[in-house]
Amino acid sequence: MSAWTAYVGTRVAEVRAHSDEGVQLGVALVMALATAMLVFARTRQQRTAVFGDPKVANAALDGLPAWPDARHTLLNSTCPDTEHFELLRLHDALASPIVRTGPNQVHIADPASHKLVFAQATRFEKAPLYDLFNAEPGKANLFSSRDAKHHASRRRIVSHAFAPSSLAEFRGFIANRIAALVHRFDRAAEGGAYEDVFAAYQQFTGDIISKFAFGREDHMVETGTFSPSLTVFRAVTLRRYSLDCVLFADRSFCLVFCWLAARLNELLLGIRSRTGSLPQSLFVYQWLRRVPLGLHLVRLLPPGRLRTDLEGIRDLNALMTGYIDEFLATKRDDPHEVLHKLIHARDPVTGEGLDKQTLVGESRGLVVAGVETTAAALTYLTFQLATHAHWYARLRDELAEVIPDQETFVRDVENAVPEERAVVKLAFFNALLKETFRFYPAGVRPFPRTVPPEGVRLEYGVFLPGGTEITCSSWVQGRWDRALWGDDSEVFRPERWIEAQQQSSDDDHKDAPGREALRSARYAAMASSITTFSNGPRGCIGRNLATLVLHLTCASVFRCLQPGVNLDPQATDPPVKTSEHDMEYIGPFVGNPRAHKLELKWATATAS
Ligand code: HEM
Repeated sequence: MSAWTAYVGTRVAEVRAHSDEGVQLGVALVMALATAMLVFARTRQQRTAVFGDPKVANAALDGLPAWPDARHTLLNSTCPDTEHFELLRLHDALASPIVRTGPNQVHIADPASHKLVFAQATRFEKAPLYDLFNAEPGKANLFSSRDAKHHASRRRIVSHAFAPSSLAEFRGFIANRIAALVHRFDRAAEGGAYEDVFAAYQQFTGDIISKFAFGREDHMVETGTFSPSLTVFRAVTLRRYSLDCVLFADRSFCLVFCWLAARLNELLLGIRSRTGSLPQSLFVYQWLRRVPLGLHLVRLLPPGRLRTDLEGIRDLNALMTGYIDEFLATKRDDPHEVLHKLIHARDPVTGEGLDKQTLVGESRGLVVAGVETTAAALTYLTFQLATHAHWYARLRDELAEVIPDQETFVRDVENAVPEERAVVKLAFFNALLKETFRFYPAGVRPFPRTVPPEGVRLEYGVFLPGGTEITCSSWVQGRWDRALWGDDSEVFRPERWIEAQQQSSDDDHKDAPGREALRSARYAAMASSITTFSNGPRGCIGRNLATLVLHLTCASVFRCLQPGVNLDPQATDPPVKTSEHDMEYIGPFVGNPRAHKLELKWATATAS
């Protein structure tokens, strides 16, 4: 070693002595090469920590039905936008509720295993992939936290904001936003113009989350524009990326690959526009954060998707920092605001509060988790009603029981929004929402968990040793089991819920008293197999808020307005402009339409 050091020392001295330009260039090249190798090795090491090492095969999984290339993980090797289609095909082809999707990874599609894993979230921790969602390395937020104790303490801080009593106080603001939305759609109906309802619903849910989390009143529904936080968020999620995920997947990775991937991606975008790469971009972002001045390198990247993603993530963080600074500067004091709860939270032992980066991570998480999820559910429900007029007629007639006078209602929507408990009793309304949750769950991408050290035996006898990564896509689970859902599980059909309920009164519990009479074993099994909001301690904390918003909005909007109607009988343009293909439900994380829009015309509802 010392001989080598002496040699290098001599060479450096020589270079200094004969410092002509050629030598200087040579030294610069060697240094650049050494840096590139270091970057390469370090990135590969970090990548393995997050995405798993493709060379580590779990021999205990060898007997399981597997996807053909189990040397790589399917979830990183196919396109994140559409991997749910791939997974369903795999379960069907292998006729198994469990399939091996990688050297150390399985995917499950049956509700019993889902319950076992997700209801016991304290044992089955979130997989390392979630680290990517930290605002900074080591600064986990509620969504990304992988430590059960840390997660529980963080959840305690904000859970009160999501409790039914707090939501009851927030209901007035939701009603105010619903009134603005109804009037916006009403105006569109009068003008006979197309309205992009996906954008409108995002502005609507954006208004709600902005107020709920940060006490801001953005009025996006009225202005029809996106607040800066949503503009940035949309920049990150809007554009589809293709090849980088395939290049990076389970393969070594370096910045040169980033650049190549971006170029190739642009070339192939037209051909393979089905994919997404947010995990990869998050990974690069976190890596850059570790390098001094790393984020400044972003602007040196060639224009393209990776750069857009990185700038988007950076800007969203900056914006959240701005919200926090503004909160502190104005000394707002509304204890219902989520940000207020986070800022005022203190560690019971140390008395310390959350630092700024952690606050940024939590705030960003609320925008990401709360806006597009609820907006996508509203969009798809609207799409189904727009393309199935008989369902719309059935729904409108049911809603007339709860809101008898449409004209009076439209005049004062804000004060006349119906009670949630009244609308959820309506059979078809309920069936429509359940079918929407089954068919369009926000979680198209499987949520990965790690099997605890003692391992787990699944109901059908398969044993998974500790450390196995177990994943489950709610989208696949809502379709795979044809015995439960019927042979038409890949069709959106709300009637299946009504039929299952009727079955009970016809046979199983015909004579049972009260509620039980209405809930057949099949209906109960179907209802409990819907995992749209996941379950257990890591289930969606925003579930009550999301369902309240969905129930009240659907009841109010569809009582007054019908989607997908061309008022002018001579018109040749279609009432729903966005095609079935453009409405395909794709990922990578939160499911949304491929075209990221739904353009249609509205008409004032007419009596049956
Ligand atoms: C239709 C609307 C929604 C759906 C389908 C949905 C779905 C989900 C799912 C499946 C999870 C678990 C994810 C995982 O295991 O990785 C989750 C977690 C979460 N959701 Fe939602 N969500 C919705 C709306 C909301 C809203 C409105 C908010 C908040 C304003 C929210 C905030 C969160 C948070 C903070 C978590 C992490 C909870 C934890 O780990 O303790 N979600 N959501």
